[in-house]
Amino acid sequence: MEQETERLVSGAAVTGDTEEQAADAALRPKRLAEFVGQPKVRDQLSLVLAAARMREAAPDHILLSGPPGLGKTTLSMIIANELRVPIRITSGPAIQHAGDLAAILSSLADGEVLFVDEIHRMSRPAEEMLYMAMEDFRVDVIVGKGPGATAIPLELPPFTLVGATTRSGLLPAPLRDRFGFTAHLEFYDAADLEHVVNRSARLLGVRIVAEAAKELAGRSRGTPRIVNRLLRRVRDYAEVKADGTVTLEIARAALDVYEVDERGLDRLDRAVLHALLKLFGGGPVGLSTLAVAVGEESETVEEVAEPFLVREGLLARTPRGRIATAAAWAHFGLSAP
Ligand SMILES: Nc1ncnc2c1ncn2[C@@H]1O[C@H](COP(=O)(O)OP(=O)(O)OP(=O)(O)O)[C@@H](O)[C@H]1O
Repeated sequence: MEQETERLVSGAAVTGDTEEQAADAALRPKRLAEFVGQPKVRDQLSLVLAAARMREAAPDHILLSGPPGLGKTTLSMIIANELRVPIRITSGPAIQHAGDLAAILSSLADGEVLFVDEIHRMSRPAEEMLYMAMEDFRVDVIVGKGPGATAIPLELPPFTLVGATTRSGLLPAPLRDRFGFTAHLEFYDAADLEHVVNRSARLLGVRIVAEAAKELAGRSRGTPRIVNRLLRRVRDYAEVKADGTVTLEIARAALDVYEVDERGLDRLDRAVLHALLKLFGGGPVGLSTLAVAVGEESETVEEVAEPFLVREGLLARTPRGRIATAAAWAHFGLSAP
């Protein structure tokens, strides 16, 4: 979704943004012990990995679920690193044909981690091939077409599939059931994000004062990728307008320029809330009317702006339409009628 990936406050990676890719690579924790937050996931995963190491066998297949930018790719790399095995990275949309998958599977090394991002977007035939590969470490490669087609069984080395999905509910049950362990990543709390931003600043050689780190954490929507992105923008500002040190004042001024407010709302979020409050008296108002009022497509309002507004308790979806909550009125310093 174009609008989503262009936003500073989107958890999704910006496709083709080489600065972001480089930063992602530089800032990824390499060991489980360096992975900030998510204590439950860390504990569970460390047991799974320790047991596999003791048995000297590949661990069960692992499913990582959760919103974008919370560290699924990072965790998959940590898993391979902790197991001291190589990792192959691909994504559901890249596997359109069963043959694509067969080529990947048949070239895996013994014990290798195969990371499939957005695994819910794999094609049906590939998905069915994956069932057999996950369970029996074997695939049937179909040669030829029509009545003359034959299935040639191909043995695979044991491997660990790490699947990532933003929506585990979309995974077909037979696929979901073949994962021995599922980790649900939650949004990070402010203290963890502060930890992430301080760690990133250290790695990037950015001087940042504690209050500024806290400020960035509070505006990052519970998402490490966003806090890292805001840090880079704030660093630009500090270098151009001051001596490079990120003070609280610099952080606030920079985020004003980028229109990210103290709660992490950006221009689009605020436009939606503002229209809802000012034009429609707080609602209820239908989605399409609200979208016209802010000059956006209904899908953009529904899929890009609303999830965070709902999560923050600023907007509610009701059968009669969208309504603003008391918190939304308060956010704009207005009193509810
Ligand atoms: N727990 C964490 N501790 C420190 N940094 C983290 C953590 N989780 C994520 N990050 C940082 O956030 C960035 C995004 O993480 P990652 O690419 O793993 O997210 P993701 O969930 O795979 O997102 P997507 O599915 O959109 O690719 C990485 O650069 C990484 O440095």
